[in-house]
Amino acid sequence: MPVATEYRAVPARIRLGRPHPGNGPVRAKPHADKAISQRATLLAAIADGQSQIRKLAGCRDTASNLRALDRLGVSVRVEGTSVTIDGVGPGGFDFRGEAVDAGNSATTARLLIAVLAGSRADCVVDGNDLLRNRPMDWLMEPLRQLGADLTCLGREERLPVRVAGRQLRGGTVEVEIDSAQPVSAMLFAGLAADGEVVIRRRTAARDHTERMLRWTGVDVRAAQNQVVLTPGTPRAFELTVPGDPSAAAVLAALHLASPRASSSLLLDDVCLNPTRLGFFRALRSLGADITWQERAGAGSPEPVGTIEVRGPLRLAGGTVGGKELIQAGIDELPLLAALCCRADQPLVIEDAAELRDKDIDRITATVELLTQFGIEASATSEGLIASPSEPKPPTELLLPRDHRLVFAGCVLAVLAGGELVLDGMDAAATSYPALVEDLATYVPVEVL
Ligand SMILES: O=C(O)C1=C[C@@H](OP(=O)(O)O)[C@@H](O)[C@H](O)C1
Ligand SMILES: C=C(OP(=O)(O)O)C(=O)O
Repeated sequence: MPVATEYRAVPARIRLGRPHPGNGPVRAKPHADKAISQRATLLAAIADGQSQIRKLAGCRDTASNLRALDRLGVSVRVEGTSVTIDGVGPGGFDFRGEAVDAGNSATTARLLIAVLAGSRADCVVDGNDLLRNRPMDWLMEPLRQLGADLTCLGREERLPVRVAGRQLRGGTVEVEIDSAQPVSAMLFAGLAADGEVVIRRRTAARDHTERMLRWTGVDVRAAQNQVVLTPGTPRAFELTVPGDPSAAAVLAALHLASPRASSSLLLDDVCLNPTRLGFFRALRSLGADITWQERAGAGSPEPVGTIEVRGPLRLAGGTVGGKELIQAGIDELPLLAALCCRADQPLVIEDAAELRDKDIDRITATVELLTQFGIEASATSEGLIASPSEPKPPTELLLPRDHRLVFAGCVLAVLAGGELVLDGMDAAATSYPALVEDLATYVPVEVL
């Protein structure tokens, strides 16, 4: 039976007026976290029994995830923002058929390949044209070391990938890039292996999978450069997904860019996992007045609390780098670059080569976006340099086909005083279907 996996579309073309004047504090709850939602549904699908996830992120990527699970024969029932999933246990998938479509979501595709690798399934994982361009080699290589049978049907180790499920073995694998995704994927695959799995990693990045596995009774031990997993079956669970720090970053950036910046912004119920707060930590190191406070007894594997942002926007500029800080704010670097057009000194972003392998090359796209607002910026091999200057709005801007760049474009548009047409807003639905409504807090929006 098909599940309700629609996501709310975002209008493609809007006209912004002049940002609302005035002040007064703003209080908001960012929508539910996408990375946690992605992991929670997959974990529920291989848990022991029926799980319920409340406040699942209602965006295009999680809709792709639920649709894929439904196609694989998992019982997925959606009611509003809650979803109930009947787990089949690690290795329990036995779907034999054609393609399972991960849409635009690399997290869905990569984690699915991993859980399918150790199951009885035999099928193809595919994605849309942007996802077919994204690398899978650093995912497939360590999976193959555990015995996975993966065949690339696309070009150069890209999607579509055929997964012929089989019993995986334990062992030690190396993850060759900074990304969190291969570590999460190896943990998901390792649950069905026949012995302990040791994952050696270069960088400690977002650790939602480790936290959720421990929380559901699986033995996972993490140190700086490795994670060790004893195979096992996660217990079924009930989870309320906390607010998305990436959405909190968009709201914070819009607020700081707007004439309301001198009043405070309070963001409630946000996931305060330190591996996700890179944007806020970086802004603070550049001089912004931002604090966060954990709420006691949130009853979830993640720390949850409130972020307070106090303007006005005053940034010193300087270098943002270091692999862990960059990983903790990897999706927010275009936003950071946008805000830094108001800094005293140039912004230098380092250690961010991975940005080239996102939906599009986010280093090149950020530089081009800044340039369209008259800001001098250039790409480096692993990041970018942007010189501060007052942004000038083009009359009309065709946004890149990438949600993270759409957010940065909106922030630049508000900084530049609005009064322009933004085209290509629809890409925001990948992670942020309420973007236009939230933008309207700061600037009049007319849907064209
Ligand atoms: O694991 C995840 O849920 C994600 C990890 C990040 O990718 P990398 O781990 O490749 O940096 C991030 O860009 C993406 O938005 C989601
Ligand atoms: C790149 C992103 O996600 P994914 O890798 O899952 O496509 C993102 O959300 O910015």
